[in-house]
Amino acid sequence: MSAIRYELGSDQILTLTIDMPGQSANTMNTAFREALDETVSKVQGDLENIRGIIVTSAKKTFFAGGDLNEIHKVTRDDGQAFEDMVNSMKAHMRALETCGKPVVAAINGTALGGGFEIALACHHRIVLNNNSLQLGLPEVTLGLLPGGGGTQRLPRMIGLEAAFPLLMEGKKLRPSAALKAGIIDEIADSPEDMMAKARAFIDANPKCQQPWDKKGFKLPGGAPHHPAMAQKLVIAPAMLKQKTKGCYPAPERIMAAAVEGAQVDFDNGSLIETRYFAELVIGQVAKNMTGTFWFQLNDINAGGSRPEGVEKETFKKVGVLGAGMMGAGIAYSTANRGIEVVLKDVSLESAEKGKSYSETLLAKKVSRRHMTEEKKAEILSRIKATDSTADLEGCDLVIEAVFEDSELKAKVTAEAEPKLVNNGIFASNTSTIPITQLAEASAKPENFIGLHFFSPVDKMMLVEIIVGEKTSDETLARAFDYVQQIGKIPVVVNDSRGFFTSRVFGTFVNEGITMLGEGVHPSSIENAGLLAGMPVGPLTISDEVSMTLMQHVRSQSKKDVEAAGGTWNPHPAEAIIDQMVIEHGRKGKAAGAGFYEYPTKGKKYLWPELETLFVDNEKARDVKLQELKDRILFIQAIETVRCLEEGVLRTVEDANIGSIFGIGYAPWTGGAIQFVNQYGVRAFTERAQELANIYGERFTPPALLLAHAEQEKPFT
Ligand SMILES: C/C=C/C(=O)SCCNC(=O)CCNC(=O)[C@H](O)C(C)(C)COP(=O)(O)OP(=O)(O)OC[C@H]1O[C@@H](n2cnc3c(N)ncnc32)[C@H](O)[C@@H]1OP(=O)(O)O
Repeated sequence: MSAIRYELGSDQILTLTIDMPGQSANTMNTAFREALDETVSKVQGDLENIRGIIVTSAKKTFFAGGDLNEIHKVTRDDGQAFEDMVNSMKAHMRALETCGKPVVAAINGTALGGGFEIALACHHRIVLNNNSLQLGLPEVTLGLLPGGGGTQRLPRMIGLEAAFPLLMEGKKLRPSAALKAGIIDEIADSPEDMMAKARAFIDANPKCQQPWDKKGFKLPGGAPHHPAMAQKLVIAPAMLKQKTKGCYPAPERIMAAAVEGAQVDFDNGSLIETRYFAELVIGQVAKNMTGTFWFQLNDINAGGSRPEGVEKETFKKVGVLGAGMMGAGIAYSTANRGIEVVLKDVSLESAEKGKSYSETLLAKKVSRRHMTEEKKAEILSRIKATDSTADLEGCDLVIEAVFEDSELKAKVTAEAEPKLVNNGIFASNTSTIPITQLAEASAKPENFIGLHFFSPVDKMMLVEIIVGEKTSDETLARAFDYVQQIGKIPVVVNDSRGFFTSRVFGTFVNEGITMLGEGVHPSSIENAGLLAGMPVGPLTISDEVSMTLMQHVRSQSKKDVEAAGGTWNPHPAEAIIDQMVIEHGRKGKAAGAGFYEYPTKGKKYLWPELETLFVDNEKARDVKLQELKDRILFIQAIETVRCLEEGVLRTVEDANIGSIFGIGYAPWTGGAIQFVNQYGVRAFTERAQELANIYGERFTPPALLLAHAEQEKPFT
């Protein structure tokens, strides 16, 4: 059975329905390419009897783009063959586009990447009015570029300036936004309406040519050599570098393909695009990003870490204890997904204040017309602010988000647990205290679990689920269901102080602070963080979390280590933190003074005194940026390997996704473990040992790393 159904009607309209056998979504793979080849030959044979062509799909998704299973496997050795294959497929799309008859895309479902590029090759695009449908070119988010003609057709359609954000940010648009952006032509109310509109276009346009195939075509907004455009293009690469920090080749290649392609005819532009596409496909960054953001994320979302055999649960009523930043955010994210929330604090006033956080977020949505007033009211009505424990009666799940203090947490656990439904779950949102220790206050430790949210909760996609010694598989499975029900990504880890994310995050900030103590200039430290691909520098983030919190976590950890008979091994960063807080009263951003100054007006800037206090001019002059970047990425990756070695992490998928979505580990690497793999396990180990020789044993390769290095075996 062919992947493309060929139906020539008595009205001489040919309908091509893409329906790839054995796949739930259409993708560009060998079966598609063969079918396209056959179809185009048939069209050319039948051309005299064809008035127009409608391209549509038999699947829920119109077309999901290039086949990522195929793309991910292409190696450096296959580069030329891949390029030839892409050019051949594009030639077939081009043959339909230039056949002289009108070709209409009847887009009945989501069209992304190569799928949307098929639609762009048509003369007219009609989309079904369905707000869950997405249109766009998200390739850049996987380290790729739209290699199916997107970098050539989109600028020719809407101009370079308007096309750049769609191509370089990979935004997916709903039908109404796509219409406004000028990348589709019509919206249809029903499948019948869509086909009727397609026929009407064919009737009205018996001969069709793309604007760029017409004589005298001019690029909308001006060609690259047009003085106004040239002026913008001179600064565009520098602005892009400012965003990518040089870590992401895809946006740079997209810009190059679009600009270079706009200076030649379409067919040569298309060849330029393929060349850049193939370069990215065989490159390491696309392998890292596709591997993690597509394959590993899919594995996690498909329930890879959820114990089997437990019936899926739908949560109806959730209690949240503590209406501070975290509690308020958890309440919002939960109510937003249709679950009743009881938001409890010690006073009704505090609880109401927590609820007002949801009101603010929802009002913003309404003002941006992303939500109706009715919907806002409906969501808010699901949150009951209270100071009474009695209101927790009948909750399926209670999450405590009170202050990071074991005694307080024990108190609220004992109060709330009796109110849960039979077999209800009690979860702690602690970011550091071991779950097994907190579960000692629980009457049902098998139903006790950690749900570690990240701030701000409404934006951060990750929830770290922490399994205590006594937590049952059933509780884990049901907690996993809750996280998915609220649309977040569940990463499962075993218990340990700081679990996975806080532990690794700690190594990042401590390394940056240690560099300062060594005499490195603070701006070099911040720069190294950004150039390594971290979202912010280590000193910025230290101020955000506050140095007093770091001190608090340290003293709690030290107490526990010593109570267990161990010896606390101080980190070189501790003395700097103490000096900042105790000697200079600089606690962080919330206190208005930390490594940075926070003027009431204007931007923050590095505290000038840091230079006098810490900077060693000779050291600052000699510092090698690559060494600083290595330290930042290596120290986190080494700690992640330790978490795997100790069984805190259960899978490589959880490690990679958790490190990126939880602590912002440089996304270009594909995650902390993928960084080790792509560096080469042996080479990574040798470099780690070098760093250990210079900076101390925190860089010493753990045994698990040595074992992998010995066999040159990547982590899987
Ligand atoms: C030159 C061109 C380059 C490119 O185009 S690169 C690729 C760019 N495209 C994308 O990034 C889109 C990736 N796909 C998606 O985001 C989603 O999918 C959709 C929104 C299209 C549909 O979502 P939903 O309805 O939830 O379906 P589902 O479960 O995600 O997908 C159904 C099955 O189709 C497979 N699949 C989807 N897209 C691709 C793809 N691009 N390459 C290979 N497989 C794909 C999935 O894995 C799954 O498979 P199973 O049924 O075995 O679970």
